[in-house]
Amino acid sequence: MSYQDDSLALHTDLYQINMAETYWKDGIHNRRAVFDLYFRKNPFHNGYAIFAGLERVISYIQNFRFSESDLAYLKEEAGYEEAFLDYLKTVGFTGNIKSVCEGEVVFGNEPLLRIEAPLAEAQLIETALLNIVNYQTLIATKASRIKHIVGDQLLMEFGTRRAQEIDAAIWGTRAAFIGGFNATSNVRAGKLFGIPITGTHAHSMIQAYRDEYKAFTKYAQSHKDCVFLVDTYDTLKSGVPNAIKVANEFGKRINFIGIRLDSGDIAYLSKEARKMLDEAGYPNAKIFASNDLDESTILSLQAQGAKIDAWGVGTKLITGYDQPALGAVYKLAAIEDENGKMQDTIKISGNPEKVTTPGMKKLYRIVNKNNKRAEGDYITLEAEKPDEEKRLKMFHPVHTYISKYVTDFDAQYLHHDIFVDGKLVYECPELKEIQSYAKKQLDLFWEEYKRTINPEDYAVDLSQKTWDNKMENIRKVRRSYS
Ligand SMILES: Nc1ncnc2c1ncn2[C@@H]1O[C@H](COP(=O)(O)OP(=O)(O)OP(=O)(O)O)[C@@H](O)[C@H]1O
Ligand SMILES: O=P(O)(O)OC[C@H]1O[C@H](OP(=O)(O)OP(=O)(O)O)[C@H](O)[C@@H]1O
Ligand SMILES: O=C(O)c1cccnc1
Repeated sequence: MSYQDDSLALHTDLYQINMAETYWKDGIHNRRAVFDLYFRKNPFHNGYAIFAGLERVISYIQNFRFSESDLAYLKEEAGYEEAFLDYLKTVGFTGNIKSVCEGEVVFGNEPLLRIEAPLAEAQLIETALLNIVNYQTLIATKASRIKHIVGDQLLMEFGTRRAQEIDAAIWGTRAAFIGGFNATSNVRAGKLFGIPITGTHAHSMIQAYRDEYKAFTKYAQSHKDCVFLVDTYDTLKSGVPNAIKVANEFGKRINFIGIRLDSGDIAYLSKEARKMLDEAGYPNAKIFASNDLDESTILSLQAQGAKIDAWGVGTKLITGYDQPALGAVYKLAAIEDENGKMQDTIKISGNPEKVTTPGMKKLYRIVNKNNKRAEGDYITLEAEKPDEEKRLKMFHPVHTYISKYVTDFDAQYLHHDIFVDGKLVYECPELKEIQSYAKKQLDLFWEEYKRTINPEDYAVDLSQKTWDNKMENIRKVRRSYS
């Protein structure tokens, strides 16, 4: 069934609408509420994550409205009363959103987005915001891990055919570019986002001609740039010799860019193929590799001395193969009371790392002025101004005895105003700029935080006031039930 006026407003969990109904009936739906969106642990055991998803969040918020068919559906299927549906008809986003920018290097427990809005509105947008940020940040981070291993070599995104459906392929490709991929095989992602497109050819082309030499020849007759896939029958006995033969025959009529290996022992085959290409007079012909690659196989291939110049990565990138979800959450940090005063709220948990941090918070990166490296991230309450302080005490938010004093620092405020009173006040940078920003931000961090295996923990600390406020809130809640 398709609807002409379909919207994303119903792209939410039913319980959000049910809660909005409760608030509306009770007359508290317009009370000011503050929610934080954050994940708890860096994905893939990585030392950091790369934030992505803001552009789509912006478009979602701008178009956040229940359409006629949405309301008709809610009436029919969920039986909401007419007056509540009349209210939903008026709902749009009228609040404030602050966010770190796309490409930012972020860590567990940092408020990535801060939503300050009428309670019902803030609740209704939760699911979509989590859906967008969870996936895109996960894939941008996976991409960044792979990029870290590959360095300056060409890194191509090949994942569309294996992605969890069309949206995941498209937005995953964009996230992969933010994380450092150079190009994609997805032509629509190229069109939509300006990502460079790239492509070789498949085994089916060799099979279609039932003759490898003929297939390469036909491809060379129809394309200037040629990368021949050499593993359909036998890489070293048939594929590479046929590629060389066609390159010799066509000479300057083609750009013999190289060959692609897609099965077998890539380390061994690449070394042998390299020798054959060099001996045939093609030292500049590149060897592309693909086939279920990820950062660990690439690292292993590098350690084995594989002679690969360009990497095509699909399944294990676009599906976030070894960790399918980032686990970001959206938690209430403060709510307006009946007297119009903001009151902090807290969610207690037996696990200290899951206790929420109450209050309107800001996120800073403390950068050492001398070596220009990040010392740690620092979460403060709204009124604090760490950029005006000379000396900061930074301590672990759970194991508080782990502490240090920093002086001679820049406190870089990481939140940007995105929406103010429902109006978009932020201009999204070009995708290329976001990619460069991510690269530049990563330079702030010591290599110890960036290695893909067993990285050091980077400090994400609460200011003394934020910590004291959290403890006070815990005490208050305890008093209320003991
Ligand atoms: N030298 C190597 N060291 C480590 N991993 C490798 C090496 N060569 C290939 N790999 C990886 O090992 C896996 C082998 O995949 P698979 O079992 O599908 O075999 P295959 O060679 O691709 O066979 P098929 O012809 O079925 O595609 C892939 O993930 C590939 O990237
Ligand atoms: O392995 P991934 O990282 O997911 O990269 C994408 C894969 O998609 C293609 O294989 P496929 O078997 O789908 O088609 P082909 O016949 O062209 O090899 C390509 O040859 C890669 O192996
Ligand atoms: O262009 C390629 O080589 C390609 C594209 C998608 C998937 N696998 C390979």
